[in-house]
Amino acid sequence: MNAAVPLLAVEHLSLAFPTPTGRVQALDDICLDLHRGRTLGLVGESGSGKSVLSRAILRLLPPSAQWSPGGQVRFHGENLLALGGKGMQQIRGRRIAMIFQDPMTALNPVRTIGTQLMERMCLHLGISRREAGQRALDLLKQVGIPSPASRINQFPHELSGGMRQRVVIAMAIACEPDLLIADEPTTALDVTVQAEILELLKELQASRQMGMLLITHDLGVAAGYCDDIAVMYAGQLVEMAATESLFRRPRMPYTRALMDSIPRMEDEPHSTLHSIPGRPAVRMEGQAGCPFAGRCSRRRSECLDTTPEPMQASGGFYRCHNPLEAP
Ligand SMILES: Nc1ncnc2c1ncn2[C@@H]1O[C@H](COP(=O)(O)OP(=O)(O)OP(=O)(O)O)[C@@H](O)[C@H]1O
Ligand code: NI
Repeated sequence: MNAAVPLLAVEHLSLAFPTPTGRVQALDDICLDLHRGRTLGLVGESGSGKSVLSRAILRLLPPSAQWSPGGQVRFHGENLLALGGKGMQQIRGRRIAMIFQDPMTALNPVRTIGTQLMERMCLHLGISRREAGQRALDLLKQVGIPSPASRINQFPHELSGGMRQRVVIAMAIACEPDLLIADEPTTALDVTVQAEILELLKELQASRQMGMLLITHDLGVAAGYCDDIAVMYAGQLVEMAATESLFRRPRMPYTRALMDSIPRMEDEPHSTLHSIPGRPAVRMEGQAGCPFAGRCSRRRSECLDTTPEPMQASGGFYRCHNPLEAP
């Protein structure tokens, strides 16, 4: 496999949803690369388009989505948007796996976790039930489920939320995918369990050299677990950089605002979060200007009428007419 070809390359992906007040530009010219063995964090406030992007990659959007021509989602160099339904089925769940926020949506409540794991492996890998049974036990052990031999016969409701999410992770890695997409994998869990699950994902990603797209609204989480971070706002990627350089030198004022909203250790318990003033924007199709302009303290007149083009910067890019300078 050519090392220069990214595992995942999204190129100029745009799509809109019709609404009673016009077409909402849910994704606007999205471009990103993800390489094998790397974790890319996708961060942004609620409604910025993170889930739409992850579902677009797997073509799991409703038929109402209006795709703009010319966009590509290349996986190992092959454009997934050009694949037929059957080709896509062979990729989904097998070569690209996805983990959602709520573990119950991924589990069948009336079947044991062992049956679900084994079915998946028999279907995708064509192995015998006996072999699948052995692998199911190994997987449960790998994701840190204690006494897997007895847990394997339990139903999802017999497990705690954290254990259920571990089972979902076992299902996701069962077919040895190259790419794992995790959309807010811990938001439904207790705070103490969240870190354990993120650690587990990170460990599995590193040991199996998978690419991981980790979606979170929490820049602090992205900082802890991702090599690179892409910041999303109103359907656009507004900044992308290696984690360390993003934190050392954010260029887009929105990224800076997100950083300032990360709770700090020295904050009073229960103090109000430093949230960004104003409401996140929704962009309509064809709307010009920087989507963040309405909330930005560095706004200039051009920000209101010209959409900033991506500017290359230290291995990534930002979109801003009046970027922050180095500290
Ligand atoms: N099926 C749909 N039909 C119409 N609009 C949609 C649809 N799915 C998403 N949208 C719109 O697309 C935008 C992006 O939504 P998305 O769910 O991707 O946000 P998000 O960044 O994942 O937010 P959250 O952090 O709350 O999960 C929103 O304005 C949403 O209303
Ligand atoms: Ni979402």
